[in-house]
Amino acid sequence: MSNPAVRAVVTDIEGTTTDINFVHKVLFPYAQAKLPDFLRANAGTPAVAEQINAVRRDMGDADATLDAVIAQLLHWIETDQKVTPLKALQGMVWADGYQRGDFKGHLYSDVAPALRQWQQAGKALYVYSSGSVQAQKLLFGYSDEGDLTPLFSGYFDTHIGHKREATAYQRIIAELDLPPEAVLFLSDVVEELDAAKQAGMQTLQLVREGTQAGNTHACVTRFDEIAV
Ligand SMILES: CSCCC(=O)C(=O)COP(=O)(O)O
Ligand SMILES: [Mg+2]
Repeated sequence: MSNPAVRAVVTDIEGTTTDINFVHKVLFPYAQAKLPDFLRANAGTPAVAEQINAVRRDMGDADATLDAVIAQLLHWIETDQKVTPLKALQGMVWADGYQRGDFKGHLYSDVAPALRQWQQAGKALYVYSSGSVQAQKLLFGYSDEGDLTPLFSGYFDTHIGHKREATAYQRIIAELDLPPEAVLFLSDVVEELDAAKQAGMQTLQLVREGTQAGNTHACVTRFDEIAV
């Protein structure tokens, strides 16, 4: 069954395409272990220095030492805070891990076939995650289903806004240049779906193992149940 009203699909990652445990038990601990040495070794390179200064700004302390910056970043990882410079630095550290083959991006087995089918049906596919665009491309590029990046037309991270705020979805709609109701947003988190719906998007909640189904959005348990 297809749904011609849907012209683009925007998908969340954690809990939607990908097991939450992969993010919390593989990616976050890897970043936690490697970030201190990575920062000490690369603090002088412009891309890293830019993020260190962004952390200092978020701390409200322009003179924070590198040790204080590292402690702040580790605290944000432990408390799963979606802070933009942390997400950028995590992406840089994970790049090493993917390239060395320390892990592959986890995708539920129903995800890749559905994405391929939707793209072949002419739907434009996008990702919207709190993980940086670099981290998103790595996860799909080094996924356990191979390189899926050619399937996607674009990626959005917290530079466009936070996932629980309707303005972020309004900006995505403007970038896609489509009527809001032609865009389907997939996520496991009701607050994100509420924000997308407020912006006029269609919404579907992915109720993977361990996810609590809400009662305000239609629910599916797998991508192959989705009519796109
Ligand atoms: C892009 S993979 C890492 C995901 C991540 O860092 C994260 O915080 C999960 O965010 P999401 O918005 O996908 O729930
Ligand atoms: Mg999620």
